[in-house]
Amino acid sequence: MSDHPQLKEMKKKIRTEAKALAASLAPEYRRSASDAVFRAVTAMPEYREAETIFCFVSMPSEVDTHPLIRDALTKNKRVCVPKCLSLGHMEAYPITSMEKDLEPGTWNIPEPREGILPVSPEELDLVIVPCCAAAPDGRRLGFGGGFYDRFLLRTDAFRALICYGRLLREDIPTGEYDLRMDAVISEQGVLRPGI
Ligand SMILES: Nc1nc2c(c(=O)[nH]1)N(C=O)[C@@H](CNc1ccc(C(=O)N[C@@H](CCC(=O)O)C(=O)O)cc1)CN2
Ligand SMILES: Nc1ncnc2c1ncn2[C@@H]1O[C@H](COP(=O)(O)OP(=O)(O)OP(=O)(O)O)[C@@H](O)[C@H]1O
Repeated sequence: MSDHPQLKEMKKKIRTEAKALAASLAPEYRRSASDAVFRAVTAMPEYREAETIFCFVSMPSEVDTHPLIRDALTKNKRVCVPKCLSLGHMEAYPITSMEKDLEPGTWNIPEPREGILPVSPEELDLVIVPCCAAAPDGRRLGFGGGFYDRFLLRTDAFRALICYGRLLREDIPTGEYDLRMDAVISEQGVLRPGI
């Protein structure tokens, strides 16, 4: 099934606005917000206690996740990153080095190299989720591939969305497949909508 045409239009409009806003963010803001998100995530008990984490490898327009992936590897956590296998379908692949195990993949996002075996989503303790825009109560708008809504159904892991504070907005539309996040982390702090 796919979203209702009206919902699809609303999502498309907000995606266009959010992408333009993300592209307009000053490099200085990106750096300081990314630093603050890094500090906030690494202080969370869900991160400190996680043995296996799944984290997207950021594109230049997103909150920088490279320091987080490095930190988790340094702390000897098992770190998995997404690989898109087809539209809407991704799997988690463990990496031990950002330099050795990643290569340019779909949409030029770095992805795990060939030859690594995937980890079952059931083994994940924490998923760091990207977004195009999000609401403070955990509603999320992604980039339209439906990757995360399908993937997160297969795991009980804690869902931590990370986002620039400037991309948070109240009017995020949701449909039957859109899942709520357990935490929304920006440079403004950690929101835990469930509590
Ligand atoms: N860093 C990162 N990795 C990720 C995601 C993500 O959001 N961020 N994904 C989350 O699902 C999956 C990839 N999903 C994607 C879905 C759509 C487009 C897309 O439409 N790209 C535009 C250009 C995007 C831009 O530069 O603004 C295009 O191809 O025209 C890209 C990735 C898995 N890996
Ligand atoms: N669990 C699911 N089962 C079937 N269809 C789904 C599921 N999740 C999403 N879809 C469909 O996939 C399409 C894309 O979904 P949506 O626009 O919500 O993607 P997104 O959350 O923005 O993308 P992403 O998670 O990749 O960042 C929609 O038509 C949606 O109805």
